[in-house]
Amino acid sequence: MDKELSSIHYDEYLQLKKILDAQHLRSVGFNKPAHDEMLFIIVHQVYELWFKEILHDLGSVMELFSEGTVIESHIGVAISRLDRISKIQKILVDQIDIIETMTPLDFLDFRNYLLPASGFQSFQFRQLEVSLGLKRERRISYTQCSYSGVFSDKEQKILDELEKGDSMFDLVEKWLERTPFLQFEAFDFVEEYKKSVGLMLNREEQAIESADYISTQEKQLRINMMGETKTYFNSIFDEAIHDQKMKEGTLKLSYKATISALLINLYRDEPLLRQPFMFLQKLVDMDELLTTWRNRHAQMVLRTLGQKIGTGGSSGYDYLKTTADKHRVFYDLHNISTLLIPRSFLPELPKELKEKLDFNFSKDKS
Ligand code: HEM
Ligand SMILES: N[C@@H](CC(=O)c1ccccc1NC=O)C(=O)O
Repeated sequence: MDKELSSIHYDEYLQLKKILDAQHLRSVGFNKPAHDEMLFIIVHQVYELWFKEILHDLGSVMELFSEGTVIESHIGVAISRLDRISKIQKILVDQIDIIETMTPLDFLDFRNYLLPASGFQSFQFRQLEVSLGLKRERRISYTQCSYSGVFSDKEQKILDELEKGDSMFDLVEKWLERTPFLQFEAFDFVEEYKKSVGLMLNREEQAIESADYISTQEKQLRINMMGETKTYFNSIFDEAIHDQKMKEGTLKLSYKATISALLINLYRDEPLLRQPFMFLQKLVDMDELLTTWRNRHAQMVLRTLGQKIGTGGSSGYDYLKTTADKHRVFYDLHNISTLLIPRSFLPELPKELKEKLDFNFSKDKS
């Protein structure tokens, strides 16, 4: 039987006693009250609450993707949840404006009471990074110790388990690898795409050669540069080159998943590929916003601390700036843009495949 409904008060429901009694200023404890420490604590607490919501939403999306097949209606749910995450991330970026109202000198009033606490000890931030797919060996090291050494044994175990399991990156890769339509009867997507790329590059080369106002020397230079673009395309034409790049660590997404992501991006206008395309877009949004946050945080640290080393033991600004570039997870999805070709060069899909990718609502049923 259902439990009988009881009433509840706002304070009790939101546990406000706990939350509003959780701002203990260290500067007050040391009898040197610093006005801005209240802001510093509250901003961090708000961040941690939003991290909690992000992990809650991301965890639910990962669960939807954890089964062998992803139910189609679940893609819509995943898109909505990832969209919510990116909206929260925007707030997280904007909050940096608030912390920046604290001047460097005002921070120094209480900074020495914080040692050795730092953002390195944010367990939820590390949970988020690992859940997305940041691998231990790809992390920028700031000391000899493991990034997880600052956590309790219990927390380290949770991070270890998370690292062992499938991350969002792994789940997306597997999902992409299951995409049908790469080979549809006589239609071989990669072969057709290869021909179109060849046509497009030839056309571009001709355009350079016949262009006015460019010197012969400059033309040659540009044509040589196009050679580099061709090399880039070669890895999508040849699985062995792609795998070599994966071994070297310059690519992370498997060959098959990359081809599928390319197909989805190129044929996004086909109704059945619209949602998969939006889903990939949301992942790119999330990755980009985390990078934006890392950059903004690093910039704010430069403004507040200059080149001072951090309380957590890193070089501070230099370390943080590097993470913005190197700790991206979905870089290969951003990079699909390099492989895109104009719609006018897109290989035409066979009629039967086009029909399969349509909702067929408006088709004449007579
Ligand atoms: C005045 C404000 C802030 C300053 C001066 C600051 C400074 C720093 C510094 C120097 C580091 C590098 C670790 C170290 O060696 O200490 C760091 C890391 C970090 N901070 Fe902040 N921080 C500030 C505010 C925030 C806020 C509001 C958050 C939100 C949760 C935050 C989250 C983090 C995280 C997650 C890291 C680890 C980054 C990584 O390893 O990739 N910080 N911070
Ligand atoms: N790492 C900062 C201190 C700091 O920002 C911090 C200290 C305690 C709790 C949270 C912090 N914020 C995130 O880095 C510093 O070196 O001043």
